[in-house]
Amino acid sequence: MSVSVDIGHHQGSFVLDAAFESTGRLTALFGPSGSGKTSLINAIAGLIRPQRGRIAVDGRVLVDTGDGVFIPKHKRRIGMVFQDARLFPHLSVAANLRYGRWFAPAAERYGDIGAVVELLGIGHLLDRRPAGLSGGEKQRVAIGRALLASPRLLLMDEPLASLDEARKTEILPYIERLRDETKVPIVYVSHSVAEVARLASDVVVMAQGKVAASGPTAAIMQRLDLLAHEERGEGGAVLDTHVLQHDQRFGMSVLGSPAGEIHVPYLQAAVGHPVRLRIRARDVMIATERPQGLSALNVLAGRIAAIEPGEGAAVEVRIDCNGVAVMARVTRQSQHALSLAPGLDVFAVIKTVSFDEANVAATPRAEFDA
Ligand SMILES: Nc1ncnc2c1ncn2[C@@H]1O[C@H](COP(=O)(O)OP(=O)(O)OP(=O)(O)O)[C@@H](O)[C@H]1O
Repeated sequence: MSVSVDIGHHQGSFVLDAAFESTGRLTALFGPSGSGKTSLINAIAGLIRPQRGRIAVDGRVLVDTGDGVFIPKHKRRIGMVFQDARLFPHLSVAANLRYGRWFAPAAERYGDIGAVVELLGIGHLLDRRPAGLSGGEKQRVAIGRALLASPRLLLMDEPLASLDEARKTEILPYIERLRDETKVPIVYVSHSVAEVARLASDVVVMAQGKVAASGPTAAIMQRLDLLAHEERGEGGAVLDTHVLQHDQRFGMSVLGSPAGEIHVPYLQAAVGHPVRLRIRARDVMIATERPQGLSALNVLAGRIAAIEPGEGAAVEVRIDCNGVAVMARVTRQSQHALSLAPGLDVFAVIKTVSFDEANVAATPRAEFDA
């Protein structure tokens, strides 16, 4: 599955001039407010008609201004989920879901209502009206409705932005299941590092109407220079790991990764289960010798690959831990005192308690036939 976009469009004084290609399961459009994320997905959806360029989904050309191609939005088979759920207030949840079904040609339907209801955990809500649902429940129904139209691509425009932290935490696992258990590729707009690091397979970074960078999530997340000032504390390494074992006695789980074993607070996930981990650069200390008598449980051996200037007194150090990049933010003073430089063998030290729900994602899998 691929999404290929190369468009130019003026709206007022704003110029969108953006190109990216992605074959990822969930491609995040990431960037600050006003950078053009919504304009870009509106162009993919057919809600705006770009003045120049080409858009193709899985080889199917939706827009090609050179050839005069512009497929209208209702023929694109693209599902949309917005910040607000936009459910029909007078219809029950079940009727809202069935409405989505109308848009799927019979021959191209995948995932029946039962499977979608199970996937999103909304079986107990079917007879209710939208007004009686929480924000997170409404969004799950909105996702179900979009999915039941059997779209070839699902566009999600900041679907968690209007939810509080508790509701976000509740809904994230369902979006992970959507990503992992259905075949529909997702383009997901967000300006949250935590969300992008947890959900995205690929990231397109937008800045002032242009694509500043794009690529696999782990490669983009370590580019701390791409993050807005207030988000830099959230940036760092993204590792795909798996559960090696649990230690009930101390309430911990041990994860395996090529970088070494990593201890995190106890996870409810079976041994072998995949877990995506974000290690914030600010949570990593550097030692030039293997530390002894230290309370931190996670010590990863590696070699400094690069040192970039950070903000204020900080530098950003990229440590290659057996092929996995771990980022550390330390002061220039520490860099000087420890003579940190590319090529030096070091140890990255991470406190177990720095991992929490915001940066550890273990999603239970279930079967979804789509
Ligand atoms: N119809 C329009 N006419 C003129 N300017 C517009 C129009 N629509 C959007 N813009 C401008 O285009 C720019 C990009 O807006 P867009 O909504 O795509 O950004 P965004 O990255 O999605 O921002 P946010 O995260 O705040 O939603 C903004 O400066 C906006 O004011």
